[in-house]
Amino acid sequence: MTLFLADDQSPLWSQYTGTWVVGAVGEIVLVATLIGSRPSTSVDFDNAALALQILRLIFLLALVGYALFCRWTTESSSTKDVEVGNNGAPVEESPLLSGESILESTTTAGQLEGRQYGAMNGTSNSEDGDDDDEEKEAKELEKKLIEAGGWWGYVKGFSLFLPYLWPKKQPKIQLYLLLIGLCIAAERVFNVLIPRQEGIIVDKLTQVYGTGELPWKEVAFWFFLKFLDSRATFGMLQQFFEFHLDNWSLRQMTDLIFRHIMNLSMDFHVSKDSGELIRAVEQGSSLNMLIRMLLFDFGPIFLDIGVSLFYITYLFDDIYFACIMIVSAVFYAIATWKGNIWGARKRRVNAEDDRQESKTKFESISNWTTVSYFNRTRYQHGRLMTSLENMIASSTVLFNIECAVDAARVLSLFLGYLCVNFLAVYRISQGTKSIGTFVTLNSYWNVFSGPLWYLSYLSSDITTHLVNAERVLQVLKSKPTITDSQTARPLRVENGEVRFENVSFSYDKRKDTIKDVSFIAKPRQMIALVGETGSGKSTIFKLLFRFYDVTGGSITIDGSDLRDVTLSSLRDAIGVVPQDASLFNTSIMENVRFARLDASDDEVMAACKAACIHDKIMSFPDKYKTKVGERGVKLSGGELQRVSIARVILKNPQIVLLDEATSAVDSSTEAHIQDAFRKFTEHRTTFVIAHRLSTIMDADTILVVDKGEIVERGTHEELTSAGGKYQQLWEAQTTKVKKTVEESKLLLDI
Ligand SMILES: Nc1ncnc2c1ncn2[C@@H]1O[C@H](COP(=O)(O)OP(=O)(O)OP(=O)(O)O)[C@@H](O)[C@H]1O
Repeated sequence: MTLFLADDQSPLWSQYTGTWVVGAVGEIVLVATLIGSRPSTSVDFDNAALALQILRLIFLLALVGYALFCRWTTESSSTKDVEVGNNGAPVEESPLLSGESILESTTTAGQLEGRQYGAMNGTSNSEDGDDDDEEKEAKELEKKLIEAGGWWGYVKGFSLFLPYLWPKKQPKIQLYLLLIGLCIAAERVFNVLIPRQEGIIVDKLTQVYGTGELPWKEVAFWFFLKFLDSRATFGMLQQFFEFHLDNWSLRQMTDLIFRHIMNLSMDFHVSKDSGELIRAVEQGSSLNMLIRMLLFDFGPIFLDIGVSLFYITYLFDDIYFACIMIVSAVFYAIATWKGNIWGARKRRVNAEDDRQESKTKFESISNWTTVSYFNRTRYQHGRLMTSLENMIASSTVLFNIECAVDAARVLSLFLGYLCVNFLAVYRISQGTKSIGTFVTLNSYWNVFSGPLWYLSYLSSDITTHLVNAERVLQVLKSKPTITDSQTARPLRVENGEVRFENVSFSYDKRKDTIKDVSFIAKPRQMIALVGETGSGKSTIFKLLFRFYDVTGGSITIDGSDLRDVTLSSLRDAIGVVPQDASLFNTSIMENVRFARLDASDDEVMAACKAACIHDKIMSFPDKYKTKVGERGVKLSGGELQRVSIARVILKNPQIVLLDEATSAVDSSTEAHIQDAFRKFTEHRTTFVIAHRLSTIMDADTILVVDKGEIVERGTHEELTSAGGKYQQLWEAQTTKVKKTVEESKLLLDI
């Protein structure tokens, strides 16, 4: 009751005090009666009973004193500061839950929380540090998951995984499950038989004591049972089956989470950082552990406890044993349960701190170059140390809670053990039971207390896995925004005509990024997009690649709306050289072959020749086997661009998107690539984004994009004499070039 009271933010003291006062009065009467009726030659047992009675009385009086003290402090603080509940009534009169669950109310801002409860809350607020941002975040996460309908809804959310974890068409795995079940059942049987046999041996030894007779049959059977119960037999078999089951579920979960993350749309990926997502995939194993623990550890524990209650009652033919054990187990369970509730929030904060710490490490190491450019090593080190300190601080809080809860658990079990043994000794001393039963009881106590201990560690492990699994659940609950429609069919590109009709799009509803864009790219034409940075050119590419869906209008390829064709066929038909090309940390050969997995070495080399990178690759010591480093950092910007051009050439798509594909190469290499491109794009529809206008002079149509709109369109010749934005850009660039040439001539003259 005291444990529950500690959780109650504004207890109705009158109810508690009333019960305790009545209890204390009753105890006084009982103590008085016991003293009065005690024979002058009292036995030890009566003395012990009296001592226990007095202890109960002292405890009840202490509780009444505590309640009066709390009431007094509440009243004195409420006179200073009138607390008001949610409904405007004073706190003491407010309903305990004020129409919300406690969990819901804890998710509101610390300020609101402070107003809802009485003086006790003031202290708990400061202790919990509710103003702490991380704790708020943790609560927010808790709220999101719990608002599905309390704890039931929360747990039900995890049922999403069950279809993936149940081996539907896997007879081998189903057989493993069955065999694990059999091993678990066998262990339960040995749990009873072994202590029983030890009792039998002791009784037999008492009988044959001093006769020289050996109870060898009993001892041999005992050894046999011990052997069967060992890790060499059933234990090993269970481990073996569990190992294979674990591997199977690990495969299932990794497959599920990885595929899910990879199928999520760009809006999801740009809003999450990759460190977090990688962690989510890794934490998929938490779910395996969770289910495994519930099935193979948690279930048998209850079986063990049930069997031991029944067996000890049967052994002593006395229901009091079971009662003591139940009381002990209930106290133990309450301490564990409460400990978990108190610990869960802290554990979540700790898990978040832990994630934050590894995120900081990941960010710093992966952005080493940026950190060095800005000489921010000390700053990043400071950040890491702060997040490490936060993590250690939250671990310490968690550790303290766990220590306190552990002590409460030990005490409850110890008292149970004491009482049960005391009663057993009493029964044996009266001659109703044999000495062997005492040995059986003590040996069997482990079967009862062991699972309880395990339960506590297991429950904290389960909570940890539950918290980790929440993240995975959140990821799995995110749905891709770009999916194949029910009626989607593969795209067949015959001519390669691309039409944008009144296309509008916005990343954020509050700001339009693309406004009413319409144009037609006829088969085999080259369309160039020019305009200031941030005007929306790359966004037009992203819409064509269907990273996002248009919010207005339509995009068609050969008459098929992009939303009516399968994503896979669309992405097969389009080749992109992005602005920020990135490579895998493998060889150049493998990187280029990524575009067409069945391409031969010769085909890869031909693509590299077309992209003017072959000679360069051949000059590297490891040639095509050169490892390019993470994201391709070991290559220069121009080399990287040319490798990604080679990839697209190898892919051989019908539609090509080049987003500043040659911005990082020098003019002579660019001219070579242009030549290669001219041949390559001759038979395909090509879109080019370029800031250097000299590279798109040959385009069939140039679209000038400004603030998401097409403000001019035409050929280079038409636009340079139209007196518009393009002409300004062109003149600005040519004047700059002329100026540079004159300046260099001047320098040469000097
Ligand atoms: N994922 C995103 N979420 C929100 N806004 C975005 C996102 N991507 C781009 N934007 C914004 O959309 C606008 C257009 O960006 P876009 O990349 O299309 O420009 P751009 O013309 O290609 O620029 P640049 O020539 O510099 O590559 C910019 O204001 C940019 O900040």
